[in-house]
Amino acid sequence: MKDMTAERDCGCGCTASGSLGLNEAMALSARLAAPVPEVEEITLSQASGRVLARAVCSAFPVPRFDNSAMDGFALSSSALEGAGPWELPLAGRVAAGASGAPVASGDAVRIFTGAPLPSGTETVVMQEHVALVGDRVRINQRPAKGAHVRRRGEEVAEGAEILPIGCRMTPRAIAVAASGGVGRVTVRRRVRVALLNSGDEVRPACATLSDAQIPDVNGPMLAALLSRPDTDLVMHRHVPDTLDAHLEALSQASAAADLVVTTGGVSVGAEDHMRAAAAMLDARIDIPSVAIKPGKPVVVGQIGAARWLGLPGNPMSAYVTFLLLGLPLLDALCGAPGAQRLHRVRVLNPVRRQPSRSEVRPAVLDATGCSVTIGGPVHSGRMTPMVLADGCVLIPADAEALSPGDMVDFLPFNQGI
Ligand SMILES: Nc1nc2c(c(=O)[nH]1)N[C@H]1C(S)=C(S)[C@@H](COP(=O)(O)OP(=O)(O)OC[C@H]3O[C@@H](n4cnc5c(N)ncnc54)[C@H](O)[C@@H]3O)O[C@H]1N2
Ligand code: MOO
Repeated sequence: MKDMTAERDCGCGCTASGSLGLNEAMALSARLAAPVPEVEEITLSQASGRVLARAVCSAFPVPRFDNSAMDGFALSSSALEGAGPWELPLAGRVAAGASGAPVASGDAVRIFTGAPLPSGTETVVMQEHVALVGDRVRINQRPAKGAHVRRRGEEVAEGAEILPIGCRMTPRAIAVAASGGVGRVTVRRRVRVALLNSGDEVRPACATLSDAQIPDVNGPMLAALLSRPDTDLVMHRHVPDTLDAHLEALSQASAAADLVVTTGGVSVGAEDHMRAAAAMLDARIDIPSVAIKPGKPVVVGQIGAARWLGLPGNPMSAYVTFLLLGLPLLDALCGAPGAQRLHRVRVLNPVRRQPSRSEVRPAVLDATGCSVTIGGPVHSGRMTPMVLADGCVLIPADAEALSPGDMVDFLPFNQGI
């Protein structure tokens, strides 16, 4: 018989009362931060993953000059009088990177892909469609006027905006800037992030552990998630379980960073000092907790001038809440808000559950990438089942069951930029 107890219990025991709904929390998180104000000018080779603080305009028309799209022969269509076939004298050669001499009326020249069209020509015939007869070019079929020619400015006019402010410099955006003759771009400076991991039981992953100690999972996991071209991890510390240590660490981190990410100490235990220390530093709380399973104790607020993302200590909870609330916050700080991270997928297998909070479950995509097989309930402390998942589905708080064919939100795990 199926054990429904296991479906009800994520090891958390929380109720949804007093928490923000997941969708509301995600939307709010994206609105909570303004872009860092400072900008810097960098070369295209330094720009991968950075966010534009100024729009990029093309330095010249693209293409810069009329040029051939094929290896073949350039001619003026007026040279093809009457009915074909035609034979035109071969009067020269122009390769990419060279400027051809003007072509006399009635002549043809050999031309290569990317070479400028010599004056006196406006049409290219592919070499596959001609025959060379001695020093003459034989053409059987009339080409369309302007065939195989890429016209100056047909893609972009001189001075036109080619990349908007807030655009992330993906390889595609870098290609567009380069094609417009732009070698330097103005981007936001990197977002400074401080990462604090709390817990006396938590030791560096390579340390010798006593009976009651565990390896630090959140530290390396979040350092990896924060290892991004638009982010500078300016501080990464372990915080002992005392209020004083939390106060000192939070006050240093909030002075040094735009975003303070903490793990642990946000629940209700007497050893959970993060919220108390934040309160003593006059933190403003924007999202006190979220009706999500796992991850309910996550908190988003502000300490001094820094944003604060307080993740739960359980690694799985920390991971999903970072993806759901931390990434939109980082996007906003970077100046590139609005990334669409969730997409709708079709459910392949039936799921039954107790409606309570929105529930995160691991999911594996099928070959189409549009349908998922949904795994069992997650345990907030266990990361192992996540390694083989492509992402997770977000089951709505009120859903009792999912049936094959239902549509559900899917968050891919290959997140980031
Ligand atoms: N009485 C209640 N107890 C708990 C509640 C509750 O509502 N009432 N909520 C539970 C939920 S849900 C979660 S999640 C955790 C969150 O607790 P904290 O954020 O205060 O985190 P800790 O207590 O510090 O740690 C929880 C858990 O995670 C382990 N941990 C912490 N840091 C790390 C790390 N860096 N690497 C690996 N594992 C880590 C820690 O040992 C604990 O087992 O609270 C529940 N309790
Ligand atoms: O389930 Mo808690 O919500 O372990 O993060």
